[in-house]
Amino acid sequence: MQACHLSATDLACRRGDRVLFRGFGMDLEAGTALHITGSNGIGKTSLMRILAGLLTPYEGHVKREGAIGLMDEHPALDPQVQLSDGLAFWSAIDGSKDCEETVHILGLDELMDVPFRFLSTGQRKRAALARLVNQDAPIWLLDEPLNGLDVDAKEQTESLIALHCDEGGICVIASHQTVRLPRAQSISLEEYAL
Ligand SMILES: Nc1ncnc2c1ncn2[C@@H]1O[C@H](COP(=O)(O)OP(=O)(O)OP(=O)(O)O)[C@@H](O)[C@H]1O
Repeated sequence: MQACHLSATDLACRRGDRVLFRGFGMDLEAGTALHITGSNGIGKTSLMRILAGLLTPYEGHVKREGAIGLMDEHPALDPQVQLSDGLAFWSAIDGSKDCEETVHILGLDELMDVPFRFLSTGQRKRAALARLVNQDAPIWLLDEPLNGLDVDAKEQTESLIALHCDEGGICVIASHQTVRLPRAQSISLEEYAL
């Protein structure tokens, strides 16, 4: 696993004319998971986009060491092509191994010849997770990763996150749902809300 570190100092986030939160900080070493909680609209997705470098913080700064893998509600898999081709596209871009094993673990074997647009919500989520695992990025930013998943898929996702951290990766999970990760730290964004 590539070396990784992710920290944020005194972050504030402004959306439109409203400052959502101020003074947020974190410092994550390799092998750690952080669960960010908070009610709808508090700014969890905005924070994840700031951490990913897709949104400029209103105040403060983020330091990243290591590649970022972001999984949010916009899976970057071509809706028109069958799942196998969509995953192969990213394997070629990422220069990663083929993802047969991950596909199997996530129960996607039977769906590989189905166009992505025909997959159900949970199946799409599992496909996005397969792409993330195969990306080999040490820092995972997961925005509501359990939404739409059944009980088994939730457990598999939690296991994959735990394994990623055991192997020296970092994982930040933004979710209002319970995430079963015994060793994860937890921060409520409510504490920084204005
Ligand atoms: N581009 C934008 N311009 C203005 N306001 C925005 C923009 N994007 C998001 N917002 C607002 O910022 C607030 C926080 O949104 P965000 O999606 O970060 O919250 P969240 O905590 O992830 O919510 P949820 O749990 O419902 O997914 C919301 O009130 C939202 O309407």
